[in-house]
Amino acid sequence: MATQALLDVRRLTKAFGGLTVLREVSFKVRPGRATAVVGPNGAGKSTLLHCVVGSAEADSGAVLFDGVVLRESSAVVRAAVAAVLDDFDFFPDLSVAEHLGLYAHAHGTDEPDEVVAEVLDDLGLEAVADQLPATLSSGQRRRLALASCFVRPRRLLVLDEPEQRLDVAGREWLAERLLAEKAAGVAVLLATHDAALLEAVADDRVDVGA
Ligand SMILES: Nc1ncnc2c1ncn2[C@@H]1O[C@H](COP(=O)(O)OP(=O)(O)OP(=O)(O)O)[C@@H](O)[C@H]1O
Repeated sequence: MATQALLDVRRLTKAFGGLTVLREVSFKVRPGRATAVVGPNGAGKSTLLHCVVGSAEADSGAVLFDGVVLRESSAVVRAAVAAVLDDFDFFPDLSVAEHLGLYAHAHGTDEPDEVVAEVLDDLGLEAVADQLPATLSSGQRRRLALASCFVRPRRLLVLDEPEQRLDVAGREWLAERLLAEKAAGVAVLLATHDAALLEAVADDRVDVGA
């Protein structure tokens, strides 16, 4: 029997003025599986991810998380859903390591200092651990945003074009990391334009704007 879906998206429809961007989009994501949202620029991928995590409201349809209507403010959802959408906002006066420590502590990670050290190493951020966000390169800022997902407990990862601004090694790391997340039972929903990442990681695809 197939594992029960963690995320169940049902007939989501969303329009901006006269432009219908999402038309009855339905899909499920199960633990240990990855669904990739694909489509050309402007097709509605980011809109779909925002509607899924609750930061935008669909005109109709439903999003169920673990069988319950997903609400962004729910403690269960906040504890389980790690998302990187858009450009991430950082506290200007907290260093890279302090940001990650804050996330880890706030989400109740076991042994937070060890986990932060591992993720800094994993993402090649050790050398900039004491720097403030404004002093990071754009790729390092992207790595920090992604790192924030991996220092906290998670059951569902939602990532909008996570490959953006990553170098070749960073993209290879990302594919391996997402495979490891799946192996650990995490459900992954990502929008991507990266054919190699899609091939390596995605079990299912949702085409928008087709
Ligand atoms: N707040 C908004 N108000 C009006 N139109 C919007 C708004 N947000 C998105 N749109 C429009 O909805 C469409 C889908 O945008 P969206 O950002 O979801 O596309 P995307 O598939 O993520 O594109 P890309 O590949 O370029 O990131 C676009 O035509 C965009 O202009």
